[in-house]
Amino acid sequence: MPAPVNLFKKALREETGLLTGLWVALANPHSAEICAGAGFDWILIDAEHGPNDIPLIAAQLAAVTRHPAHPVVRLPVGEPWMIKQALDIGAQTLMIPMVETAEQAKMLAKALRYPPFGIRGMGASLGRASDFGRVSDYADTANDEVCLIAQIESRLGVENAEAILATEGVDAVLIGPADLSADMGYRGKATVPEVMETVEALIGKIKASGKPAGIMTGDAEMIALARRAGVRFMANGTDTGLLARAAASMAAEMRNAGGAASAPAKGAGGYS
Ligand SMILES: O=C(O)C(=O)C[C@H](O)[C@@H](O)CO
Repeated sequence: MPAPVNLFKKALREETGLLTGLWVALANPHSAEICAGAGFDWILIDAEHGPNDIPLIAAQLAAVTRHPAHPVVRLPVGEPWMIKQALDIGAQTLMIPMVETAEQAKMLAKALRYPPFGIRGMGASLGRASDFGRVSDYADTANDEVCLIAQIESRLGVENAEAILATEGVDAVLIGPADLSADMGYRGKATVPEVMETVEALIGKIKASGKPAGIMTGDAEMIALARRAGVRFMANGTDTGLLARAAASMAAEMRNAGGAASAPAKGAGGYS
């Protein structure tokens, strides 16, 4: 029995529509399962900015299996030992932040794959990836079913984009406008013309390479640009932002209903 087919990777390769996603950073299997059942094509389990560790990520991966939303796991950094652990607990698609050079991209591509192409250590029989050894052909078939999404989100990464995209084993690139704009000197201002132009040109480079482009943005202007430019996978919000905004809205409604004079909700959790 072979490794499970990576339906997200297959869709990126074979379909043409937009795959809609949600950033999931609450680090909780219940909320991850709620989000996975909401109708998105994928969810991003964020271990870069969410308080996620390997056991928690494993619990979330198990919690979302009944829903079609594909779980993408973002690691804090692209370290082979972290990649090995994430794959062995069953993540099939990994997003690695701040990829800036072809050398880094090549190292990451190898870390996701078994020898002879890669350096992934043998041991998945201990983990969810192989259903604890019950997927007998896992090691022989896993390399084709893992998916590496490199994040380009800095000036250096943009400068090296073609070389990163040309790296064998990089399956997709997701643009991070928040970090990219900060690196460009526009922290918190991702929709200034210089950043928008950089993002549009980068989407063009990714598409020209034949690989799918993705983006995470909550800015209406950036969303419109991304849709116009033809990104293939996009997230426009987070579970934390949805919860914070909905809770603040209900609190305000209840206060207003009560007629009590009270200060408006401060800092209603928006997209961050
Ligand atoms: O740089 C970006 O943009 C991202 O990588 C997304 C951020 O991590 C964060 O804004 C997600 O909410």
